[in-house]
Amino acid sequence: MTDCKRYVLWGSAGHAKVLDEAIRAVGSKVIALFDNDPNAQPALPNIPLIGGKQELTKWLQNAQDPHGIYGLVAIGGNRGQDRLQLQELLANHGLRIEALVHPRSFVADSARIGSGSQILAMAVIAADVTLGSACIVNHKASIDHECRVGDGVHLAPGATLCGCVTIEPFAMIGAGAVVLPRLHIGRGSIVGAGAVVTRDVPDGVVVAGNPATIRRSLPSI
Ligand SMILES: CC(=O)SCCNC(=O)CCNC(=O)[C@H](O)C(C)(C)COP(=O)(O)OP(=O)(O)OC[C@H]1O[C@@H](n2cnc3c(N)ncnc32)[C@H](O)[C@@H]1OP(=O)(O)O
Repeated sequence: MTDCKRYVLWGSAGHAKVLDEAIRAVGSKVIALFDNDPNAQPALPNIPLIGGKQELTKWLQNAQDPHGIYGLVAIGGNRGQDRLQLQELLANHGLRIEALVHPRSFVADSARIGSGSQILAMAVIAADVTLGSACIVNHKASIDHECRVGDGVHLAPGATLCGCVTIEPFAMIGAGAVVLPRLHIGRGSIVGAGAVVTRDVPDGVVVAGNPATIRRSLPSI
């Protein structure tokens, strides 16, 4: 029998639509959306957008079996630090946090996936990979053997990490980018869409192109 889990999503924009599909694919359902942005619109048909942090507290006080509800953060882009902090907020409200793995992804038995990480359709996670918490491995992204990926990292659709790559927390690897074997990507750095990374990338920079070169610095996180 399918275990239908009830989910609350924090974030009511495009990534909520993606998570809703993955949640339904595992036989579970979204029951409410929350977002601190007063201009946010309900991202999902027939699912209420309740409000921000204060409304979450009130809503949980009245919810049926609140300790059986799961939480996920539906925020993409390079906002990995926000994703991790909001995930902690959901956990502090008593919501259950666990990884979401789309049934049409591949995750090796020996891979370790952190809490609240989101493995989307057609993603591949190979042997002996370690993935932190609050990561997104987006559609068709691929992490090959023995990679070490820190908390709050986002691999955008089609990004490829070759074997033994290390990605520090809160970095983002853009759509279709390739990181060659054994390289190191620094904390909070962004690899542009379509880049081919051939050298280590320091903390807090944007790299792009083939071969990827540093384009600018980012505020440190
Ligand atoms: C489901 C989803 O959609 S998940 C989200 C997936 N999103 C992504 O993968 C986006 C990743 N981000 C990018 O590729 C961005 O363009 C970045 C981070 C590389 C650069 O962003 P910004 O710093 O804002 O640069 P900006 O857009 O102002 O462009 C600056 C210059 O870089 C060039 N440039 C921008 N992106 C790239 C890229 N990926 N590769 C090569 N050159 C690029 C621009 O053409 C521009 O060149 P010009 O100065 O000669 O006109």
